[in-house]
Amino acid sequence: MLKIADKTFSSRLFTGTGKFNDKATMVAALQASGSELVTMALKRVDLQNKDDDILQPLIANEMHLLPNTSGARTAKDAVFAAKLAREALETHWVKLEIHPDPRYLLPDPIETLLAAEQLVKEGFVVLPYVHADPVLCKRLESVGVAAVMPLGSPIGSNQGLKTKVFLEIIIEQSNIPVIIDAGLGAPSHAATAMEMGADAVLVNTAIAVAPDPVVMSRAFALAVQAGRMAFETGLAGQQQQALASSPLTAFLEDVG
Ligand SMILES: CC(=O)[C@@H](O)[C@H](O)COP(=O)(O)O
Repeated sequence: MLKIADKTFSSRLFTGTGKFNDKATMVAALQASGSELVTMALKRVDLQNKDDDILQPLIANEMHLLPNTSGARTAKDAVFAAKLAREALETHWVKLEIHPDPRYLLPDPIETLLAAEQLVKEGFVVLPYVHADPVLCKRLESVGVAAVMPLGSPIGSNQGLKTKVFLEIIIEQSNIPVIIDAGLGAPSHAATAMEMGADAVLVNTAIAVAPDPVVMSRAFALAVQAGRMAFETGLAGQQQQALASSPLTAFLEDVG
């Protein structure tokens, strides 16, 4: 089980609500994924209305809501959005996203750290979306965020783990959960992230725009489980040279 702040999760696949063709497909895909934490952009939600098209099926399926501050360009914008969400959705969880750059949607590290510090002080459970920067992740940990969400590659790009070498450092150094977020374009990317020791992954685009989002969300769920299982048991080591797979005539325990 994965524990983040006051909640435990049996699924390590977190999902998003954007880019689905229709609401029924979104609901079916999220259900098939087994995901227990679902993020949605505040800018897409009618905060006055609990019957909002996006919110209503998530609440009905008892998924935990993770409002995100996508669209915020500064710490001030993000703090404002988080407070609105807390008021309207009755959750103090927030995925902190501040990306002023519309072309690559890369997160602003300085504004993110400032906003995280303020939101933690105000009692929020903060999950910041960040570049795969090990120094920034430690700074965010020291101000009290609940988890870090470093990117694999730009949001929506489906390019996979372009930042792998830095993600490995973040995972090795972190004392809080590491959720690899953004750019995971195939179940194999998610499996690799989990084999590396990530605590969870967040996937939106690759599921939502797949020819069959329901089947693809199941494929991601299985990949996440397989990757986690492999990490927990430990991978066999790599060798520089070939070693015959059948070097003996008997099993090891039979050879005196
Ligand atoms: C929905 C959400 O929060 C995205 O901003 C997130 O980063 C997922 O990225 P992908 O769409 O690349 O999976």
